[in-house]
Amino acid sequence: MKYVLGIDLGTSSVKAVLVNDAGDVSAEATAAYPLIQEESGYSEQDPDEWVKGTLLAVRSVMSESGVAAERVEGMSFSGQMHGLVLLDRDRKVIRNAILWNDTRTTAQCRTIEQVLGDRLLTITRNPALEGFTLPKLLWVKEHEPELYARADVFVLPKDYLRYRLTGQIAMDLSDAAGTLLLDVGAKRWSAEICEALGVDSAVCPPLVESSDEVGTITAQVAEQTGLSPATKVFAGGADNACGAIGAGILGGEATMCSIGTSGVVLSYETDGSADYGGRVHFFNHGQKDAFYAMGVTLAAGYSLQWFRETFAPAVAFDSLLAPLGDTSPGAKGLLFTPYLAGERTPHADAVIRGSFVGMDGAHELGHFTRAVVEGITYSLRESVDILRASGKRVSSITSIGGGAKNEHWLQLQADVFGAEVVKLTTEQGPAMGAAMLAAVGCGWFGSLAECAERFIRPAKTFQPNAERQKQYDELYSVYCDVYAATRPLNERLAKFR
Ligand SMILES: Nc1ncnc2c1ncn2[C@@H]1O[C@H](COP(=O)(O)OP(=O)(O)O)[C@@H](O)[C@H]1O
Ligand SMILES: O=C(CO)[C@@H](O)[C@H](O)COP(=O)(O)O
Repeated sequence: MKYVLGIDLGTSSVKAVLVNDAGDVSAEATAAYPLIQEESGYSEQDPDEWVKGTLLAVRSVMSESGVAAERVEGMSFSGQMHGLVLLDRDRKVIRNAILWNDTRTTAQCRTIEQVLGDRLLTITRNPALEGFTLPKLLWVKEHEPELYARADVFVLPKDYLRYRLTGQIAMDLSDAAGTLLLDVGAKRWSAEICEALGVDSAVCPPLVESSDEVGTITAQVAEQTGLSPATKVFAGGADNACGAIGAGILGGEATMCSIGTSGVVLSYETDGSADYGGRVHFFNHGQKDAFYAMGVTLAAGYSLQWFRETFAPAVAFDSLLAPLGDTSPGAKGLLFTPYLAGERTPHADAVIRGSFVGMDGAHELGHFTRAVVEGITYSLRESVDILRASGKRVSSITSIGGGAKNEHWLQLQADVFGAEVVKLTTEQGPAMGAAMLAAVGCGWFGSLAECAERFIRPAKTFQPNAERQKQYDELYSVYCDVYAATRPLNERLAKFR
């Protein structure tokens, strides 16, 4: 039997899955690392932690599975998007990575808009959002000029990891699309944007396709992990592109919901012509020449993780979510908005923060938990609604990520979205997507679609319940009003953060 390895460099942890040519997961392992949040709105990580965690996770799947090194033919990567990793001439990391959920760059976003006007949307297909890479690059240039002057190249999180494993610097198109420096349709760095914003285009790394073979692992990494030095390495892609591959979002009107640290509703696009006017992100897919549109909730799984750590640290996620089975929609009149880190879709807003609305002396931990889960799901419904308003049907949604582990939440998604929700045999969509890129790269299959037929297996389907759907429609309309009602209050509170 032969194997491939998929690595997903998430925000909360790195996941490694070892998959055989029948598509079975033979072993999986994760290693967590912390977020560094020195100020409100700041979110960083130490890239060295990613490498340490990955080596640990890979070593663990190799020893747990007992698979001989030479049987692992290839590996590939999925990674949290947009995070800025600056490297000097010796390829040393210059500062902590500034992550996708860091919102310190509002001023830089306004500059980008002023300088580029309509050209920004025409070229990059996206608006200037704090989470994207270009505003981070400009922030470092402005606030840490001595560090910026040392930068020889910038990469994204999984590109840095790949570099440390292979010694090769590259960035794939699906991740480059989230930098705001890529001409998304033409699939090349935009010289116009670089020049207009005073970014030397030499800092942009070489571009590759997600499926491209970029080398083999170094002898040292082979020794540290138990892999063979002949293991072929394929570029991989943005976690949402890989999640889409791992969820089989490879054609037609297929839609995915991913609840990791962020939350994403993503829909396949056959060509680059769709025009959402910047209301959702529009990026290159990991499947060659395809695209996808997606809406993003900044703090989806993160809201639940924050809630657990703050109010029920001793309670495991499964126990915490158990009351979802016996409390009713609306959590007895308690409503939560998940704006812990600001928001992206539909409110691109770094100032807004979350709220609990309607607290009552009768509310217990279970009601608060339910309100948090419902609030996250309403936020994702706002993205579903944008896709529907553009003419998409969105009748079936494949759900992946940590949030897809809980069946009560999957049923709640079906009821809130008013769509069938499909759970797969593994919720590790992005890691599975990376493994699929490696499987196709190794020549096991002619295409990702062919690979998907073998590798992707629905485990269970959740149908919306008509009565609950009606109740959720009413609750959702209240949720939608909380943003405007709390926006001015957050504006006044911002200086106290
Ligand atoms: N058993 C569970 N049930 C429901 N949600 C869970 C469970 N375990 C983890 N989660 C949620 O999944 C999130 C992590 O998902 P994951 O896909 O690993 O994120 P990332 O890729 O960002 O590291 C956590 O923040 C938490 O909210
Ligand atoms: O910023 C985005 C997408 O634009 C996020 O989706 C990140 O890519 C992080 O993903 P997770 O760690 O939540 O999977």
